[in-house]
Amino acid sequence: MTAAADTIRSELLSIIGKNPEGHKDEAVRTAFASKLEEYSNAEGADPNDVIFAIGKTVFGVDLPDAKKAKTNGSSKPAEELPIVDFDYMKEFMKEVFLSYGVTPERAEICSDVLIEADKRGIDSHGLGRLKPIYCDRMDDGILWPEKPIDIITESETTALVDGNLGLGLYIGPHCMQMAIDKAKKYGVGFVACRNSTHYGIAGYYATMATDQGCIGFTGTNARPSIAPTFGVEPMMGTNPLVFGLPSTDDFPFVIDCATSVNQRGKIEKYAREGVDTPAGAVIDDQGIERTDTEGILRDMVLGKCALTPVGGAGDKMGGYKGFGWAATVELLCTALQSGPWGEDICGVDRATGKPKPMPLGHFFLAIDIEKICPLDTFKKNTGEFLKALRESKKAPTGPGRIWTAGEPENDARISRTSQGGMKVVAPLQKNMIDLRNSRPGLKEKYPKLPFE
Ligand SMILES: NC(=O)c1ccc[n+]([C@@H]2O[C@H](COP(=O)([O-])OP(=O)(O)OC[C@H]3O[C@@H](n4cnc5c(N)ncnc54)[C@H](O)[C@@H]3O)[C@@H](O)[C@H]2O)c1
Ligand SMILES: O=C(O)C[C@H](O)C(=O)O
Repeated sequence: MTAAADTIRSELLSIIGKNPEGHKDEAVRTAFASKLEEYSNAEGADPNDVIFAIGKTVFGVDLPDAKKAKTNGSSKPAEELPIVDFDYMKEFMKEVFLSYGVTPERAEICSDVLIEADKRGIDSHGLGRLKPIYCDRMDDGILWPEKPIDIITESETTALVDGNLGLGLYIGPHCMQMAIDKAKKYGVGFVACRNSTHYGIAGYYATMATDQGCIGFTGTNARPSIAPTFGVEPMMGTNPLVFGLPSTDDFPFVIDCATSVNQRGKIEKYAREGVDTPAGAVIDDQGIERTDTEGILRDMVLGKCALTPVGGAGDKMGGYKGFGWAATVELLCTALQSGPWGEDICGVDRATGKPKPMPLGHFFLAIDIEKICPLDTFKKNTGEFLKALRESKKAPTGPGRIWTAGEPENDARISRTSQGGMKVVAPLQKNMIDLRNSRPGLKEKYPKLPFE
Protein backbone atom coordinates (compact mmCIF):
# COMPACT_ATOMS: atom_id res chain seq x y z
CA MET A 1 0.00 0.00 0.00
CA THR A 2 1.31 3.51 -0.78
CA ALA A 3 1.90 5.95 2.07
CA ALA A 4 -0.99 8.12 0.82
CA ALA A 5 -3.45 5.20 0.83
CA ASP A 6 -2.16 4.12 4.21
CA THR A 7 -2.77 7.61 5.66
CA ILE A 8 -6.33 7.74 4.38
CA ARG A 9 -6.97 4.25 5.72
CA SER A 10 -5.71 5.33 9.16
CA GLU A 11 -8.08 8.29 9.03
CA LEU A 12 -10.97 5.94 8.29
CA LEU A 13 -9.97 3.74 11.21
CA SER A 14 -9.75 6.79 13.41
CA ILE A 15 -13.31 7.85 12.42
CA ILE A 16 -14.51 4.39 13.43
CA GLY A 17 -12.45 4.37 16.64
CA LYS A 18 -13.52 7.84 17.78
CA ASN A 19 -17.21 7.35 16.99
CA PRO A 20 -18.39 3.97 18.24
CA GLU A 21 -21.98 5.01 17.49
CA GLY A 22 -20.93 7.13 14.51
CA HIS A 23 -23.01 5.23 12.00
CA LYS A 24 -26.08 6.72 13.68
CA ASP A 25 -24.80 10.28 13.17
CA GLU A 26 -25.44 11.85 9.74
CA ALA A 27 -22.31 14.08 9.87
CA VAL A 28 -20.02 11.15 10.75
CA ARG A 29 -21.65 9.01 8.07
CA THR A 30 -21.01 11.69 5.45
CA ALA A 31 -17.40 12.17 6.56
CA PHE A 32 -16.81 8.41 6.46
CA ALA A 33 -18.42 8.07 3.02
CA SER A 34 -16.30 10.79 1.48
CA LYS A 35 -13.07 9.44 3.09
CA LEU A 36 -13.89 5.93 1.86
CA GLU A 37 -14.32 7.22 -1.66
CA GLU A 38 -11.01 9.10 -1.34
CA TYR A 39 -9.40 5.83 -0.22
CA SER A 40 -10.93 3.95 -3.15
CA ASN A 41 -9.22 6.39 -5.54
CA ALA A 42 -5.83 6.25 -3.84
CA GLU A 43 -3.01 4.39 -5.57
CA GLY A 44 -2.39 0.99 -3.98
CA ALA A 45 -5.64 0.74 -2.00
CA ASP A 46 -6.82 -2.86 -1.75
CA PRO A 47 -10.28 -3.45 -3.28
CA ASN A 48 -10.71 -6.43 -0.94
CA ASP A 49 -9.91 -4.32 2.10
CA VAL A 50 -12.25 -5.10 4.99
CA ILE A 51 -12.77 -1.35 5.31
CA PHE A 52 -15.14 -1.53 2.30
CA ALA A 53 -17.16 -4.25 4.04
CA ILE A 54 -17.31 -2.12 7.21
CA GLY A 55 -18.40 0.84 5.08
CA LYS A 56 -21.20 -1.20 3.60
CA THR A 57 -22.47 -3.05 6.66
CA VAL A 58 -21.93 -0.42 9.35
CA PHE A 59 -22.13 2.94 7.56
CA GLY A 60 -24.32 1.90 4.64
CA VAL A 61 -21.77 3.19 2.10
CA ASP A 62 -21.72 0.77 -0.81
CA LEU A 63 -19.29 1.99 -3.45
CA PRO A 64 -19.74 0.46 -6.88
CA ASP A 65 -17.13 -2.22 -7.58
CA ALA A 66 -15.39 -0.07 -10.17
CA LYS A 67 -14.74 2.51 -7.45
CA LYS A 68 -13.21 0.06 -5.04
CA ALA A 69 -9.69 1.12 -5.68
CA LYS A 70 -6.96 0.86 -8.17
CA THR A 71 -6.05 -2.77 -8.19
CA ASN A 72 -3.20 -5.05 -9.10
CA GLY A 73 -0.82 -2.17 -9.70
CA SER A 74 -3.11 -1.05 -12.54
CA SER A 75 -5.56 1.78 -12.84
CA LYS A 76 -8.11 -0.85 -13.87
CA PRO A 77 -10.23 -2.71 -11.37
CA ALA A 78 -9.69 -6.48 -11.21
CA GLU A 79 -12.72 -7.28 -13.29
CA GLU A 80 -11.36 -5.27 -16.21
CA LEU A 81 -8.00 -7.04 -16.35
CA PRO A 82 -7.44 -8.98 -19.57
CA ILE A 83 -7.84 -12.76 -19.42
CA VAL A 84 -5.17 -14.56 -21.38
CA ASP A 85 -5.51 -18.13 -22.55
CA PHE A 86 -3.24 -20.59 -20.67
CA ASP A 87 -1.90 -22.14 -23.90
CA TYR A 88 -0.93 -18.70 -25.19
CA MET A 89 0.80 -17.89 -21.91
CA LYS A 90 2.64 -21.20 -21.81
CA GLU A 91 3.81 -20.78 -25.42
CA PHE A 92 5.04 -17.26 -24.64
CA MET A 93 7.05 -18.53 -21.65
CA LYS A 94 8.43 -21.39 -23.76
CA GLU A 95 9.56 -18.91 -26.45
CA VAL A 96 11.32 -16.88 -23.77
CA PHE A 97 13.21 -19.96 -22.53
CA LEU A 98 14.07 -20.89 -26.12
CA SER A 99 15.43 -17.40 -26.68
CA TYR A 100 17.93 -18.08 -23.87
CA GLY A 101 19.09 -21.25 -25.63
CA VAL A 102 17.15 -23.77 -23.55
CA THR A 103 16.43 -26.86 -25.70
CA PRO A 104 12.82 -27.25 -26.96
CA GLU A 105 12.17 -30.29 -24.75
CA ARG A 106 13.41 -28.50 -21.64
CA ALA A 107 11.72 -25.19 -22.54
CA GLU A 108 8.46 -27.12 -22.80
CA ILE A 109 8.81 -28.62 -19.32
CA CYS A 110 9.96 -25.31 -17.74
CA SER A 111 6.93 -23.48 -19.10
CA ASP A 112 4.69 -26.35 -18.05
CA VAL A 113 5.84 -26.10 -14.41
CA LEU A 114 5.15 -22.34 -14.47
CA ILE A 115 1.77 -22.47 -16.20
CA GLU A 116 0.69 -25.24 -13.83
CA ALA A 117 1.18 -22.79 -10.94
CA ASP A 118 -1.08 -20.26 -12.68
CA LYS A 119 -3.68 -22.92 -13.46
CA ARG A 120 -3.68 -23.99 -9.81
CA GLY A 121 -4.17 -20.39 -8.69
CA ILE A 122 -0.64 -20.17 -7.24
CA ASP A 123 0.01 -16.71 -8.70
CA SER A 124 3.15 -16.26 -6.64
CA HIS A 125 5.01 -18.97 -8.59
CA GLY A 126 3.85 -18.92 -12.21
CA LEU A 127 4.19 -16.21 -14.86
CA GLY A 128 5.01 -13.85 -11.99
CA ARG A 129 8.37 -15.57 -11.58
CA LEU A 130 9.42 -15.77 -15.26
CA LYS A 131 10.89 -12.33 -14.82
CA PRO A 132 12.17 -11.27 -12.21
CA ILE A 133 13.38 -14.69 -10.99
CA TYR A 134 14.39 -16.93 -13.91
CA CYS A 135 15.17 -14.42 -16.69
CA ASP A 136 16.90 -11.95 -14.41
CA ARG A 137 19.07 -14.70 -12.93
CA MET A 138 19.99 -15.98 -16.40
CA ASP A 139 20.78 -12.38 -17.41
CA ASP A 140 22.91 -11.99 -14.28
CA GLY A 141 24.85 -15.16 -15.12
CA ILE A 142 24.05 -16.89 -11.83
CA LEU A 143 21.82 -19.53 -13.41
CA TRP A 144 22.58 -21.31 -16.69
CA PRO A 145 19.88 -21.99 -19.29
CA GLU A 146 21.46 -25.20 -20.58
CA LYS A 147 23.63 -27.52 -18.50
CA PRO A 148 24.00 -31.30 -18.33
CA ILE A 149 22.42 -33.17 -15.44
CA ASP A 150 25.10 -35.46 -13.97
CA ILE A 151 24.53 -38.58 -11.91
CA ILE A 152 27.11 -38.62 -9.13
CA THR A 153 26.13 -41.86 -7.37
CA GLU A 154 23.36 -44.32 -8.14
CA SER A 155 21.87 -47.55 -6.82
CA GLU A 156 18.65 -49.37 -7.75
CA THR A 157 16.65 -47.19 -5.38
CA THR A 158 18.74 -44.06 -4.86
CA ALA A 159 20.69 -41.43 -6.73
CA LEU A 160 22.62 -38.24 -6.13
CA VAL A 161 22.31 -35.85 -9.06
CA ASP A 162 24.21 -32.66 -9.88
CA GLY A 163 22.29 -29.97 -11.78
CA ASN A 164 25.35 -27.82 -12.57
CA LEU A 165 23.36 -24.65 -11.85
CA GLY A 166 20.99 -25.23 -14.75
CA LEU A 167 17.28 -24.38 -14.50
CA GLY A 168 15.65 -26.15 -11.56
CA LEU A 169 12.48 -26.12 -13.66
CA TYR A 170 13.84 -28.95 -15.83
CA ILE A 171 16.17 -30.50 -13.23
CA GLY A 172 13.24 -31.04 -10.82
CA PRO A 173 11.04 -32.97 -13.30
CA HIS A 174 14.07 -35.04 -14.39
CA CYS A 175 14.89 -36.05 -10.79
CA MET A 176 11.28 -36.81 -9.85
CA GLN A 177 10.89 -39.00 -12.95
CA MET A 178 14.09 -40.84 -11.95
CA ALA A 179 12.61 -41.47 -8.48
CA ILE A 180 9.33 -42.71 -10.01
CA ASP A 181 11.12 -45.00 -12.49
CA LYS A 182 13.08 -46.53 -9.63
CA ALA A 183 9.89 -46.94 -7.58
CA LYS A 184 8.17 -48.68 -10.48
CA LYS A 185 11.03 -51.20 -10.59
CA TYR A 186 11.96 -51.61 -6.95
CA GLY A 187 9.08 -50.14 -4.91
CA VAL A 188 10.79 -46.95 -3.80
CA GLY A 189 13.02 -44.37 -5.42
CA PHE A 190 14.85 -41.55 -3.69
CA VAL A 191 16.82 -38.88 -5.54
CA ALA A 192 18.84 -36.16 -3.88
CA CYS A 193 19.94 -33.25 -6.03
CA ARG A 194 22.65 -30.63 -5.62
CA ASN A 195 23.73 -27.55 -7.56
CA SER A 196 20.23 -26.98 -8.79
CA THR A 197 18.33 -23.70 -8.79
CA HIS A 198 14.77 -22.62 -8.01
CA TYR A 199 12.42 -25.47 -9.06
CA GLY A 200 9.06 -23.66 -8.84
CA ILE A 201 6.00 -25.20 -7.19
CA ALA A 202 6.94 -28.32 -5.24
CA GLY A 203 3.41 -29.66 -5.77
CA TYR A 204 4.23 -30.19 -9.47
CA TYR A 205 6.61 -32.98 -8.49
CA ALA A 206 4.26 -34.60 -5.97
CA THR A 207 1.58 -34.61 -8.69
CA MET A 208 3.97 -36.26 -11.18
CA ALA A 209 4.15 -39.12 -8.67
CA THR A 210 0.40 -39.33 -7.98
CA ASP A 211 -0.33 -39.29 -11.74
CA GLN A 212 1.84 -42.41 -12.03
CA GLY A 213 0.27 -44.33 -9.13
CA CYS A 214 2.88 -43.37 -6.54
CA ILE A 215 3.01 -41.50 -3.27
CA GLY A 216 5.26 -38.51 -3.87
CA PHE A 217 7.33 -36.55 -1.41
CA THR A 218 9.62 -33.65 -2.18
CA GLY A 219 11.26 -30.55 -0.77
CA THR A 220 13.75 -27.87 -1.68
CA ASN A 221 15.80 -25.32 0.14
CA ALA A 222 15.88 -21.70 -0.96
CA ARG A 223 17.57 -18.37 -0.19
CA PRO A 224 17.59 -17.78 3.57
CA SER A 225 14.31 -16.33 4.83
CA ILE A 226 13.00 -18.08 7.96
CA ALA A 227 14.37 -17.23 11.39
CA PRO A 228 14.63 -19.99 14.02
CA THR A 229 12.18 -19.87 16.93
CA PHE A 230 13.45 -17.17 19.35
CA GLY A 231 15.87 -15.97 16.64
CA VAL A 232 15.76 -13.05 14.20
CA GLU A 233 18.28 -14.03 11.55
CA PRO A 234 17.02 -15.49 8.26
CA MET A 235 18.74 -18.89 8.33
CA MET A 236 16.51 -21.23 6.30
CA GLY A 237 14.67 -21.02 2.99
CA THR A 238 10.91 -21.04 2.83
CA ASN A 239 11.54 -24.77 2.28
CA PRO A 240 8.31 -26.44 1.14
CA LEU A 241 7.73 -29.95 2.51
CA VAL A 242 5.27 -31.57 0.18
CA PHE A 243 3.36 -34.84 -0.01
CA GLY A 244 1.05 -36.14 -2.72
CA LEU A 245 -1.29 -39.14 -2.44
CA PRO A 246 -3.66 -40.41 -5.13
CA SER A 247 -7.33 -40.70 -4.21
CA THR A 248 -10.71 -41.41 -5.78
CA ASP A 249 -11.39 -37.68 -5.85
CA ASP A 250 -10.98 -35.93 -9.20
CA PHE A 251 -7.72 -34.52 -7.83
CA PRO A 252 -4.93 -35.96 -5.67
CA PHE A 253 -4.35 -35.02 -2.05
CA VAL A 254 -1.37 -32.66 -2.37
CA ILE A 255 -0.23 -30.63 0.57
CA ASP A 256 1.99 -28.11 -1.16
CA CYS A 257 3.20 -25.26 1.00
CA ALA A 258 6.18 -23.51 2.49
CA THR A 259 7.27 -24.11 6.07
CA SER A 260 6.95 -20.37 6.70
CA VAL A 261 3.70 -18.49 7.36
CA ASN A 262 4.19 -16.63 4.05
CA GLN A 263 6.63 -17.47 1.31
CA ARG A 264 8.59 -14.76 -0.49
CA GLY A 265 6.62 -15.07 -3.73
CA LYS A 266 3.49 -14.16 -1.81
CA ILE A 267 5.16 -11.00 -0.53
CA GLU A 268 6.14 -10.17 -4.13
CA LYS A 269 2.48 -10.67 -5.01
CA TYR A 270 1.44 -8.29 -2.22
CA ALA A 271 3.88 -5.78 -3.72
CA ARG A 272 2.36 -6.18 -7.19
CA GLU A 273 -1.05 -5.55 -5.65
CA GLY A 274 0.21 -2.67 -3.52
CA VAL A 275 -1.01 -4.14 -0.23
CA ASP A 276 0.53 -4.70 3.19
CA THR A 277 1.96 -8.02 4.33
CA PRO A 278 -0.26 -9.54 7.05
CA ALA A 279 1.06 -9.00 10.56
CA GLY A 280 2.85 -12.03 12.01
CA ALA A 281 4.53 -13.18 8.80
CA VAL A 282 7.67 -11.04 9.03
CA ILE A 283 9.87 -9.79 11.89
CA ASP A 284 12.71 -7.31 11.93
CA ASP A 285 16.11 -7.82 13.53
CA GLN A 286 14.63 -6.86 16.91
CA GLY A 287 11.83 -9.42 16.61
CA ILE A 288 9.21 -6.70 15.90
CA GLU A 289 6.49 -7.46 13.35
CA ARG A 290 6.71 -5.75 9.97
CA THR A 291 3.98 -5.27 7.37
CA ASP A 292 5.52 -2.76 4.92
CA THR A 293 5.70 -4.98 1.86
CA GLU A 294 8.12 -2.97 -0.29
CA GLY A 295 10.49 -2.38 2.62
CA ILE A 296 10.33 -6.05 3.59
CA LEU A 297 11.34 -7.17 0.09
CA ARG A 298 14.26 -4.72 0.09
CA ASP A 299 15.47 -5.64 3.56
CA MET A 300 15.09 -9.39 3.09
CA VAL A 301 17.75 -9.28 0.39
CA LEU A 302 20.06 -7.69 2.94
CA GLY A 303 19.10 -10.21 5.64
CA LYS A 304 17.63 -7.40 7.78
CA CYS A 305 14.25 -9.03 8.35
CA ALA A 306 13.03 -12.60 8.42
CA LEU A 307 9.96 -14.71 7.79
CA THR A 308 8.35 -16.53 10.67
CA PRO A 309 7.98 -20.32 10.55
CA VAL A 310 4.55 -21.98 10.30
CA GLY A 311 3.06 -21.38 13.75
CA GLY A 312 4.55 -17.88 13.89
CA ALA A 313 7.24 -16.24 15.98
CA GLY A 314 7.90 -17.59 19.47
CA ASP A 315 6.38 -20.76 20.89
CA LYS A 316 2.79 -19.75 21.75
CA MET A 317 1.26 -21.14 18.55
CA GLY A 318 3.83 -23.89 18.07
CA GLY A 319 6.20 -21.93 15.82
CA TYR A 320 8.94 -24.38 16.80
CA LYS A 321 7.10 -27.03 14.76
CA GLY A 322 7.41 -24.97 11.56
CA PHE A 323 11.00 -24.24 12.54
CA GLY A 324 11.66 -27.97 12.90
CA TRP A 325 10.07 -28.75 9.50
CA ALA A 326 12.01 -25.96 7.78
CA ALA A 327 15.24 -27.26 9.35
CA THR A 328 14.42 -30.83 8.25
CA VAL A 329 14.01 -29.68 4.65
CA GLU A 330 17.23 -27.65 4.80
CA LEU A 331 19.04 -30.74 6.11
CA LEU A 332 17.59 -33.09 3.48
CA CYS A 333 18.69 -30.57 0.83
CA THR A 334 22.23 -30.12 2.09
CA ALA A 335 23.47 -33.04 4.22
CA LEU A 336 23.29 -35.76 1.55
CA GLN A 337 24.48 -33.29 -1.07
CA SER A 338 27.18 -31.56 1.01
CA GLY A 339 25.45 -28.46 -0.28
CA PRO A 340 25.58 -24.85 0.91
CA TRP A 341 22.90 -23.07 2.94
CA GLY A 342 22.22 -19.66 4.49
CA GLU A 343 24.22 -16.71 3.21
CA ASP A 344 26.00 -18.99 0.71
CA ILE A 345 22.72 -19.32 -1.19
CA CYS A 346 21.34 -15.83 -0.61
CA GLY A 347 22.00 -14.85 -4.24
CA VAL A 348 23.74 -11.56 -3.44
CA ASP A 349 27.24 -10.74 -2.38
CA ARG A 350 26.24 -8.65 0.62
CA ALA A 351 29.54 -6.72 0.56
CA THR A 352 29.28 -5.58 -3.08
CA GLY A 353 25.55 -6.04 -3.76
CA LYS A 354 26.43 -8.09 -6.86
CA PRO A 355 24.36 -11.18 -7.73
CA LYS A 356 26.01 -14.52 -6.95
CA PRO A 357 24.96 -18.11 -7.75
CA MET A 358 22.63 -19.83 -5.31
CA PRO A 359 23.20 -23.59 -5.61
CA LEU A 360 20.11 -25.24 -4.17
CA GLY A 361 19.37 -28.79 -3.09
CA HIS A 362 16.17 -30.80 -3.56
CA PHE A 363 14.99 -34.27 -2.65
CA PHE A 364 12.40 -36.50 -4.31
CA LEU A 365 10.86 -39.72 -3.00
CA ALA A 366 8.39 -41.94 -4.84
CA ILE A 367 6.70 -45.04 -3.44
CA ASP A 368 4.93 -47.34 -5.88
CA ILE A 369 1.62 -48.11 -4.20
CA GLU A 370 0.96 -51.28 -6.22
CA LYS A 371 4.04 -52.84 -4.61
CA ILE A 372 2.23 -52.64 -1.27
CA CYS A 373 -1.50 -52.77 -2.01
CA PRO A 374 -3.77 -52.46 -5.07
CA LEU A 375 -3.83 -48.85 -6.26
CA ASP A 376 -7.63 -48.84 -6.38
CA THR A 377 -7.83 -49.96 -2.74
CA PHE A 378 -5.43 -47.22 -1.71
CA LYS A 379 -7.36 -44.59 -3.66
CA LYS A 380 -10.66 -45.77 -2.18
CA ASN A 381 -9.24 -45.63 1.37
CA THR A 382 -7.79 -42.15 0.85
CA GLY A 383 -10.93 -40.91 -0.90
CA GLU A 384 -13.22 -42.12 1.89
CA PHE A 385 -11.19 -40.46 4.61
CA LEU A 386 -10.88 -37.16 2.73
CA LYS A 387 -14.61 -37.16 2.00
CA ALA A 388 -15.34 -37.75 5.70
CA LEU A 389 -13.12 -34.78 6.56
CA ARG A 390 -14.97 -32.55 4.11
CA GLU A 391 -18.35 -33.73 5.33
CA SER A 392 -17.57 -33.28 9.01
CA LYS A 393 -19.36 -30.62 11.07
CA LYS A 394 -18.57 -27.06 9.98
CA ALA A 395 -17.67 -24.16 12.25
CA PRO A 396 -20.58 -21.71 12.35
CA THR A 397 -18.01 -18.89 12.21
CA GLY A 398 -16.31 -20.19 9.04
CA PRO A 399 -17.23 -20.20 5.34
CA GLY A 400 -19.47 -23.26 5.78
CA ARG A 401 -17.18 -25.53 3.79
CA ILE A 402 -14.16 -27.72 4.53
CA TRP A 403 -11.50 -28.18 1.86
CA THR A 404 -8.86 -30.89 1.79
CA ALA A 405 -5.35 -30.22 0.46
CA GLY A 406 -5.25 -30.05 -3.33
CA GLU A 407 -8.89 -29.04 -3.51
CA PRO A 408 -8.39 -25.24 -3.59
CA GLU A 409 -5.97 -25.72 -6.49
CA ASN A 410 -8.49 -27.94 -8.27
CA ASP A 411 -11.21 -25.32 -7.72
CA ALA A 412 -8.91 -22.64 -9.13
CA ARG A 413 -8.14 -24.75 -12.17
CA ILE A 414 -11.85 -25.27 -12.86
CA SER A 415 -12.82 -21.64 -12.39
CA ARG A 416 -9.85 -20.25 -14.33
CA THR A 417 -10.36 -22.69 -17.19
CA SER A 418 -14.02 -21.80 -17.36
CA GLN A 419 -13.20 -18.07 -17.45
CA GLY A 420 -10.88 -18.79 -20.40
CA GLY A 421 -7.46 -18.45 -18.77
CA MET A 422 -5.65 -16.16 -16.36
CA LYS A 423 -5.86 -12.49 -15.50
CA VAL A 424 -2.59 -10.74 -16.24
CA VAL A 425 -2.04 -7.95 -13.75
CA ALA A 426 -0.36 -4.71 -14.85
CA PRO A 427 3.18 -5.38 -13.52
CA LEU A 428 3.20 -8.75 -15.27
CA GLN A 429 1.91 -7.20 -18.49
CA LYS A 430 4.90 -4.86 -18.25
CA ASN A 431 7.32 -7.76 -17.68
CA MET A 432 5.93 -9.54 -20.72
CA ILE A 433 6.25 -6.42 -22.86
CA ASP A 434 9.84 -5.94 -21.67
CA LEU A 435 10.69 -9.56 -22.49
CA ARG A 436 8.99 -9.35 -25.88
CA ASN A 437 10.95 -6.18 -26.68
CA SER A 438 14.32 -7.42 -25.43
CA ARG A 439 14.55 -11.14 -26.24
CA PRO A 440 15.76 -12.09 -29.72
CA GLY A 441 12.99 -13.20 -32.08
CA LEU A 442 10.10 -12.34 -29.77
CA LYS A 443 9.11 -9.06 -31.42
CA GLU A 444 8.47 -10.88 -34.69
CA LYS A 445 6.47 -13.64 -32.98
CA TYR A 446 4.49 -11.31 -30.71
CA PRO A 447 4.06 -7.96 -32.50
CA LYS A 448 1.00 -7.38 -30.30
CA LEU A 449 0.30 -8.99 -26.95
CA PRO A 450 -3.35 -9.67 -26.00
CA PHE A 451 -3.51 -6.66 -23.66
CA GLU A 452 -1.84 -4.18 -26.04
N1 LIG B 1 10.59 -23.51 -4.85
C1 LIG B 1 10.62 -22.91 -3.68
O1 LIG B 1 11.67 -22.55 -3.20
C2 LIG B 1 9.36 -22.66 -2.93
C3 LIG B 1 9.42 -22.20 -1.62
C4 LIG B 1 8.24 -21.97 -0.93
C5 LIG B 1 7.02 -22.20 -1.54
N2 LIG B 1 7.00 -22.66 -2.81
C6 LIG B 1 5.73 -22.94 -3.48
O2 LIG B 1 4.84 -21.87 -3.27
C7 LIG B 1 3.52 -22.37 -3.37
C8 LIG B 1 2.64 -21.73 -2.33
O3 LIG B 1 3.12 -22.01 -1.04
P1 LIG B 1 2.37 -21.41 0.23
O4 LIG B 1 3.17 -21.72 1.41
O5 LIG B 1 2.01 -20.00 -0.03
O6 LIG B 1 1.05 -22.27 0.21
P2 LIG B 1 -0.37 -21.90 0.85
O7 LIG B 1 -0.19 -21.25 2.15
O8 LIG B 1 -1.17 -21.22 -0.20
O9 LIG B 1 -0.98 -23.37 1.10
C9 LIG B 1 -1.24 -24.18 -0.01
C10 LIG B 1 -1.56 -25.58 0.46
O10 LIG B 1 -2.59 -25.55 1.45
C11 LIG B 1 -3.78 -26.17 0.94
N3 LIG B 1 -4.89 -25.33 1.37
C12 LIG B 1 -5.08 -24.02 1.12
N4 LIG B 1 -6.20 -23.57 1.71
C13 LIG B 1 -6.72 -24.64 2.35
C14 LIG B 1 -7.87 -24.82 3.17
N5 LIG B 1 -8.71 -23.83 3.45
N6 LIG B 1 -8.09 -26.04 3.68
C15 LIG B 1 -7.27 -27.07 3.43
N7 LIG B 1 -6.15 -26.96 2.67
C16 LIG B 1 -5.89 -25.76 2.15
C17 LIG B 1 -3.63 -26.19 -0.55
O11 LIG B 1 -4.36 -27.24 -1.13
C18 LIG B 1 -2.13 -26.39 -0.68
O12 LIG B 1 -1.79 -27.74 -0.50
C19 LIG B 1 3.62 -23.87 -3.28
O13 LIG B 1 3.39 -24.39 -4.57
C20 LIG B 1 5.05 -24.13 -2.86
O14 LIG B 1 5.60 -25.34 -3.36
C21 LIG B 1 8.13 -22.90 -3.51
O1 LIG C 1 11.75 -17.06 -3.48
C1 LIG C 1 12.39 -17.97 -2.97
O2 LIG C 1 13.60 -17.88 -2.79
C2 LIG C 1 11.75 -19.25 -2.54
C3 LIG C 1 10.32 -19.37 -2.78
O3 LIG C 1 9.98 -19.43 -4.12
C4 LIG C 1 9.52 -18.33 -2.08
O4 LIG C 1 8.71 -17.68 -2.73
O5 LIG C 1 9.70 -18.19 -0.87
